[in-house]
Amino acid sequence: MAHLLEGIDPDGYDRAYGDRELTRRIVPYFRGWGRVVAFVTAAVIVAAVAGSAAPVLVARTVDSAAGEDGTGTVALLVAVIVVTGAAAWLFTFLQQRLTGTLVGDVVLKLRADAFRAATRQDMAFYDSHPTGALVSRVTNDTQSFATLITMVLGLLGQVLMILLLMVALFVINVPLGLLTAAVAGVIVAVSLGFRRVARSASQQQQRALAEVHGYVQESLRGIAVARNYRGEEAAEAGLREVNGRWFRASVRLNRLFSGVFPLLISLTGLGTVAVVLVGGHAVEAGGVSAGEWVLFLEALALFWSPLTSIASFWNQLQQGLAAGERIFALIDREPAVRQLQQLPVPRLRGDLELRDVTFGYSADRPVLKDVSLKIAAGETVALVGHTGAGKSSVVRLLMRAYEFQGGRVLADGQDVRTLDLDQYRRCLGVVTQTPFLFSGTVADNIGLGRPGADREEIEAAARAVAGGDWLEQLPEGLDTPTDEGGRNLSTGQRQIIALARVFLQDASVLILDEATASIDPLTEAQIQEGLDVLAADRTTIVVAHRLPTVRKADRIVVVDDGRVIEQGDHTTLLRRNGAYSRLYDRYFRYQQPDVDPADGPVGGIPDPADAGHSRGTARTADGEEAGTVDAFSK
Ligand SMILES: Nc1ncnc2c1ncn2[C@@H]1O[C@H](COP(=O)(O)OP(=O)(O)OP(=O)(O)O)[C@@H](O)[C@H]1O
Repeated sequence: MAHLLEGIDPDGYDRAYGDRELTRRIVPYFRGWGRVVAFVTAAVIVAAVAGSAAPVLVARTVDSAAGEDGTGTVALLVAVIVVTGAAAWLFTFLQQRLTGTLVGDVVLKLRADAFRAATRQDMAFYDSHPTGALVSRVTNDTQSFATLITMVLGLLGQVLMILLLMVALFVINVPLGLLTAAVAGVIVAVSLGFRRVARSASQQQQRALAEVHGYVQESLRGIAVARNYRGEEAAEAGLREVNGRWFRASVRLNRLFSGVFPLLISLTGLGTVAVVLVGGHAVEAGGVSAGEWVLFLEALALFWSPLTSIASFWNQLQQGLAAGERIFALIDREPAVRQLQQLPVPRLRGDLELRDVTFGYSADRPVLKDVSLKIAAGETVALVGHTGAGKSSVVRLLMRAYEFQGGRVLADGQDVRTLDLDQYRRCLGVVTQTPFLFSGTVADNIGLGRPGADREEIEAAARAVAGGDWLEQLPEGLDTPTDEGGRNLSTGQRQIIALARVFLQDASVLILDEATASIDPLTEAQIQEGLDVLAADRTTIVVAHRLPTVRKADRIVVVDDGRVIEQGDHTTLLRRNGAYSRLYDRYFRYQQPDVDPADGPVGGIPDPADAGHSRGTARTADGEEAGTVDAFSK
């Protein structure tokens, strides 16, 4: 039964699933377990038959003991009751044991699918969905859904037992049977009506819990910054807010349950009273034997128990259904980065092109506007520009981290949307400002460059960066453990490891987001040396912040407010006295060791490269002193 989500905001990709759709979606997860499912079904049936036979046998024994039958018959009946009880126990036990394994396997597959769905999402998805909430979906929700499956299997047995008992009751006395069925019908109707409201409330509670997860994770990840800026008090205030939402959702859910339970118990009580009264009269009138009356009362006890337990399981049941919806919503979420074809890309020559590309992180705010840029195979291009100009965005589109809204991106003349995405990405060697390392060792992290690489190959890649001297600074060299993210290593060390990874990968295209953070001169020299070797024979795109990189580039591309406004090499661009020249005056030239920021712009640079750069153009239009080194901010 589909329903609408209300209250706490659902994630953008959440949607309502009907029960039938949820069932249809879960069935394939049982594939390969056919025999076990068959045995569990048989066990459920045997246990239900044995469970419903027990009260009938007890009734028969009562009549037998009260009547003319001898003790032999009574003893035989008692023996049959014991055997039936043992069979019910044995088959329930087997069913539960097998169900445990079966459901465990379903959780494995479901979790793997949810994880895969999360990993294939584009970066826009991660921008708008906190990882904590996703973690909760992949771990907690799959668990809740598994509990639901176990419960449903258990309930099926109980429902079957009720049906069998009902048949027995109708055979004995139709009016009494009808009465019992009518009371049961009312209870079922109330439970079903309640279900709709409960699932929505459950959804909200889980979503609120995911919010708490997300908040705690983000706060703890950013603990260092939180300490300096946000402060623990502010962080706690934030937690109070999200926790408050969880609290209200939980109270609401609890209120719903506390309202429906007394109602169900009262209905059960009334039903029992009615059956006792009507049954008593029937015994007096001689239509029903004493044993049969006992059977009705026995059956009632057995009968109400699963019905009310369905209600008491309701909470978990609703949580399970809501969790199922959340898992499948994640699994079904189509990434925004979509490939039209899967053409194989064994290797790239390295020609890259953006043709009239328009892109915005949100559709209403374009960040790149009609950008056209051609990069030839083997060329080194430095992207320069003010902060927020769109340099990294150009690179992110080449990496297919985000989907662009207009134009085309070509690799070796082929539209990137037609290429096999995994293979295409494997052709790109990426070194970001603060590379992420996985927990393991330095060698493990380098090894990611080429799955299956052996120790010698990893070592060779490590030695390719500055002869491997950097390894001496690590306590255990290549075997130095790395924490999640690489927290125990410096930014420079992480960059060197990322470079070694690219060496091993032997990528066709090198994409580098140069670190703005200060790196010590030795590390910088090591990185530079590694880069020079890497960049020598492959297409290289650098989001450049350092003068040596800019100078060395075959071509400098100036990006400003989402447009490419100038291109050329260092000398030509300086001569042109345009945007690059201004950028150089405000930023790059102060990176030369012998330039004093207090000097006026241009003039004191003893570099022949500046020969064509005329005096007098150095001051910015607004006459700002060009000595500030934060010139990347406008
Ligand atoms: N994930 C994102 N979601 C929304 N907007 C973004 C995102 N990343 C960047 N932007 C915005 O897009 C614009 C271009 O950002 P981009 O990162 O490409 O700039 P940049 O030139 O690389 O800057 P920097 O030199 O500071 O890294 C900026 O206005 C920025 O605020």
